[in-house]
Order: sequence, then structure tokens, then C-alpha cells
Amino acid sequence: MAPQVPDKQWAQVVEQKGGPPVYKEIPVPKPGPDEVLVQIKYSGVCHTDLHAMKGDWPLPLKMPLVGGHEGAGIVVAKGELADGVEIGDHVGIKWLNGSCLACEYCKTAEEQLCAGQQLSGYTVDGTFQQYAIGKAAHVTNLPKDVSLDGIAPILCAGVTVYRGLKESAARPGQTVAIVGAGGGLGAMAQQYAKAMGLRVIAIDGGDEKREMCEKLGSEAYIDFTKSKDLIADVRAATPDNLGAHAVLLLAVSEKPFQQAVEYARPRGNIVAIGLPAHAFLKAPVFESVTKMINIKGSYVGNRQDAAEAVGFYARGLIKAPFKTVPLKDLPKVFELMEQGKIAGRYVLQMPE
Ligand SMILES: NC(=O)c1ccc[n+]([C@@H]2O[C@H](COP(=O)([O-])OP(=O)(O)OC[C@H]3O[C@@H](n4cnc5c(N)ncnc54)[C@H](O)[C@@H]3O)[C@@H](O)[C@H]2O)c1
Ligand SMILES: [Zn+2]
Ligand SMILES: [Zn+2]
Repeated sequence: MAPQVPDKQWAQVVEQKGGPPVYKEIPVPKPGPDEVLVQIKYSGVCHTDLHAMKGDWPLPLKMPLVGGHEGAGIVVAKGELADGVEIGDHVGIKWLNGSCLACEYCKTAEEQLCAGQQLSGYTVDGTFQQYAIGKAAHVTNLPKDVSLDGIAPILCAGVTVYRGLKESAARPGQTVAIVGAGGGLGAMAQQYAKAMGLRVIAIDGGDEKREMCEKLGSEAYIDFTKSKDLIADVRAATPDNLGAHAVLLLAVSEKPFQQAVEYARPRGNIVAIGLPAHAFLKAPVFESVTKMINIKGSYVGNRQDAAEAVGFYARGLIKAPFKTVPLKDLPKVFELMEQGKIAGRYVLQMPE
């Protein structure tokens, strides 16, 4: 028998650009033919949700908006064309809520580049509500024996850094510098990198993040708020002083995007993932050319990346720290995030 679905639910709704989100009751949405309705149990809070509320990016967003795109829950209703997902399944709703499935990018498993994409918590309502809609083709299957709180942040932070590490082409034994290592993506990135046999240099600010990075197995922590010569410090943290084989840029400020070429080793790959507002990538031409540096962007991951990232977690390889608070506390989480005070991730628990 299909579960009882109420007409109303609690949600965090951004009613105007800049926020704050308003905790209120809104109607429970109904799934379309190719969609599922997911009873969200937990949702991670990604810095992207804060960028969305602030209107940081040159990409129009839905308003009013229910944010959130790291939702883990249980399917409670589905449309008649929603194949491959059953009521009762545990699934995740990620940033890419849906895509056209028919364009060149969708056909070649690069759906994050689809011009017809729908984005959870940005162009469609996301997971900061008790019941959220996802396209059946795009929800991520989650194993039923894994608890839904810790796996929620895998759905954006995990997938994104996992794909980013693949894009970095770093091989086991090589060194990756993770910039913004103390944040939500950064904590995950350290764990995925370690599981992939990479050596990690963590870059972030403050002692709470230092402590976390050391626990997560980074070989060096460089505090960007204290270092007198960040470039020299990163190089010195590599065994031969030549710099990192790969750099993962996860920070929410522009400066590191302009420094990375100087501490990447010759032939190094710099992967830009963080999306600070109004920022530019800038690199010295001389060093970029003579060191044959590769600078690229990486944007979430495809459905297979999501399945693989979940697999790493389910096998116990990813233990990034998170704190759980009720859905109503989202404004407090945004405040701490704005101040750069969150080590790891906050996960919101939906009311019962
Ligand atoms: N490309 C993608 O697909 C994708 C996916 C998810 C998130 N993002 C973006 O990634 C960024 C990070 O997200 P998050 O949720 O991890 O944010 P977060 O706030 O949890 O972490 C950001 C970290 O960057 C650190 N930082 C700030 N300035 C720094 C500097 N100069 N050097 C080193 N560290 C610095 C902060 O201290 C913080 O720990 C955001 O911009 C987000 O929108 C991109
Ligand atoms: Zn498409
Ligand atoms: Zn995200």
C-alpha cells in the first residue's frame, strides 16, 4: 500500500533575493509522470545554497525558492513513467534534478552540461522541505542499510570532489593540494583522495580546521590566514619541493584561483570547482606556458559518478565529519557558513 502523504509540509522558503529563508508550511508537491516524490529525511547544506540565496551568480533562479540539493530520503509516490524506482526505495536528490536526456551532452553522459537541465534548490524547489520532487532518471539509489544522515552530503559535496579528483588525473602516490580543505567539499575531498591513494596537502584557515584536516589524514596543513609565503609553504610540503601534481580549488574566495599556478608542479592539473561571486581565474602566462600547466573547470558529476561516490561511502571509506541540526535552524547554518566557521558539513534533519 502506498504511504500516506500529507497535503502540507514544513519548508525553508527564500522569498526574496538575499533571504533570509522563512520557515513555514507550504503544500506538498505532486510528482509529474516522469518524477518521484521523496520524503526527505536529511539534507546537507552546501555553500551553493548560500550563493543562490544571495544571488551571487549570473544564472537566473526561481523565486520564491526552496533551496537544498543534498537530500536523502524515501520514495513515497511516483508518476506512471517513473521507471526503475519503486516506492520505499532510498534515494538521493542532487544538484542536477533533471536534464533533457536527448542532447549531445546527455547522450554522452555529460548531463551537467545540458542546456535543458533543472537544478535542485535553484531552478526547481530543492530539499529544504519534507517532500521534494526528483526526476526518476536522475535520483541516486542509496543502499537501505546505510543511514541517511551521513550520506546526504555525498550527493553534492561527495560527487563533486570525486569527479574533480578524476578530472585532476592525479595517480596513486601523487600529491593533491586541496584549497578550502576545511569546508564541506574539502573534508570530503580529503577522504576521497586518501581512498584513491593520493597524498594530500590541506589549505584553509584556523585551528579547528587544522585539527579536522590532521584527523582526516592530510600530510600537511597550511593556514592561509597565517602563512607568510603560501606558495613556498605548499612547495615545501611536497617531497621534492616541486609543488603539487594537482590542485583542487574549493575555496569561496578569489585569491587562490590566481595563485595555484605558482605551486602546481610542471605538468600539474588545476581543477577549479569553488564558485566565489564575481571571481576570475587569472594566471601568469610565462609560468603557465613554461610549466605546461593545465587549468580546467569541473562541475558536479554525472549519474555514474554519483553511484560510484555513494559506493565509496557505503564501503566505509568516507568519514567526513558532519553536525546535525533541525530544518528550522537553516538561517543559523548560513550565518556560520558566511563567516567561514564551519569545519565539515551541516546536515538538516526534517521534522517527523
Ligand atoms: N563546481 C561544482 O560542481 C560545485 C559543487 C558544489 C559546490 N561548489 C562550490 O564550491 C565552493 C565550496 O563549497 P562548500 O560547501 O565546501 O563551502 P564551505 O563554506 O563549506 O567551504 C569553503 C572553505 O573555503 C575556505 N576558504 C576561504 N578562503 C580561502 C582561501 N583563501 N584559501 C583557502 N581556503 C579558503 C573557507 O575557510 C571554507 O572552509 C562553493 O563556492 C560552492 O558553491 C561547486
Ligand atoms: Zn540534455
Ligand atoms: Zn552543492
